[in-house]
Amino acid sequence: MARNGFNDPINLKLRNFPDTGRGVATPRNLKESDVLITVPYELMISYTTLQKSNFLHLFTPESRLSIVDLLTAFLVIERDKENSFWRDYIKSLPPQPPWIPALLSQDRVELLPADLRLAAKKSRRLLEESWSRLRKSIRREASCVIDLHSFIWGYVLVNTRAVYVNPRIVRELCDCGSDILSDEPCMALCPFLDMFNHSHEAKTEATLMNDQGKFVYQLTTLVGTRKHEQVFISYGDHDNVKLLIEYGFFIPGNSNDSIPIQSEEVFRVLEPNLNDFQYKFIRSHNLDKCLYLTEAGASFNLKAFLFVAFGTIGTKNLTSVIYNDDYPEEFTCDLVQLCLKLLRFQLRQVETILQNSDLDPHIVDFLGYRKSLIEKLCDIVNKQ
Ligand SMILES: C[S@@+](CC[C@H](N)C(=O)[O-])C[C@H]1O[C@@H](n2cnc3c(N)ncnc32)[C@H](O)[C@@H]1O
Repeated sequence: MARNGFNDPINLKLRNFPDTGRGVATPRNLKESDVLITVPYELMISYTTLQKSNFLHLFTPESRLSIVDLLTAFLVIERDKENSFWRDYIKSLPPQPPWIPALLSQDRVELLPADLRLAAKKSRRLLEESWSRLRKSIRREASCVIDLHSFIWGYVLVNTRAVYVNPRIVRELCDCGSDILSDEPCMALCPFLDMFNHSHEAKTEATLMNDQGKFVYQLTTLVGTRKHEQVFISYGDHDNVKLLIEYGFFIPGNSNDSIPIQSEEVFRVLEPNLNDFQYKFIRSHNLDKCLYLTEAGASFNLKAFLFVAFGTIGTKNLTSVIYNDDYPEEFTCDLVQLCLKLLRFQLRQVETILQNSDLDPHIVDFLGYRKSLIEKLCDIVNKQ
């Protein structure tokens, strides 16, 4: 990378950390606004890379492939070449992709709680659709390199490592003639940047920018880090389900985490007796979506849903109460009891699922953590 213009002013080190596996350590104290790395655009595997190589000719002209499909195929094909320019980068990638729930067998997916089951099924469907598109589009001479096993390796690595790049800049930098790309070229693989692990507390800024006529991807820290500690970036304000589904890990104590509640569970556990008006109000204001509980209490929609269902106020004032957050005192007490019932139901559900000895060990860990979060929330609600 140094030969190709990579700038690493801090001299960051790769190291194995007990909690996160391989990550990046700093050999000196970092302060706010320190530039961590600058990666030249040519060292990133972007749509420009694919266009400038012969790679796109490996697909039939009528192909319609997403940027993830193409990056996946590129990784797999370059890994198979003896003298690939990307050889050292590919050697730095994990030989086994991280585990993600999309790789669970159908039977094991069925054992998951509803929220996780739906998310795992969706993620599995996206993986299968990508595989099916690639199989149909790739010309016969290249098809022997990509089998299901190598596809999964590439697909999971692309999805867990690629970064966002501004597609407008990417389009400016490549000749977008005969296009087989079906979506925006907004993802790219960025060597070294993809060695940083995620923390919900990290604050960094990453930008694709023009530096004296050349595009570079620059990572800057917005907070200090002590010498020899791990430097994290943030993959986004993700809760633990999102982290588990997309990246295969979760963070105990994640401040973005919550206990999701399905609207069916509210009906099943609390048995509200809704009239037509209440039902339509909930549906038309989308109050049956985004229902969850955190240390701060019920989500906006959960509180509103419960108020519409159980509040005693005349129906005319519903909108004003909900959108001005002007709930009557007596409802606040009812809300505590309703939330407690929902949490206890969640707890029983997790405990029942955990009794199943066929669960995947990653899921056992995750549900053990979820159980402790529900117990913590019960304590908090109980004290209110
Ligand atoms: C972009 S890579 C980060 C580098 C990676 N650890 C490696 O050795 O190549 C993203 C993957 O790292 C792991 N990871 C990232 N942050 C983590 C964390 N806070 N705890 C555990 N694993 C993490 C997950 O497997 C995730 O899919």
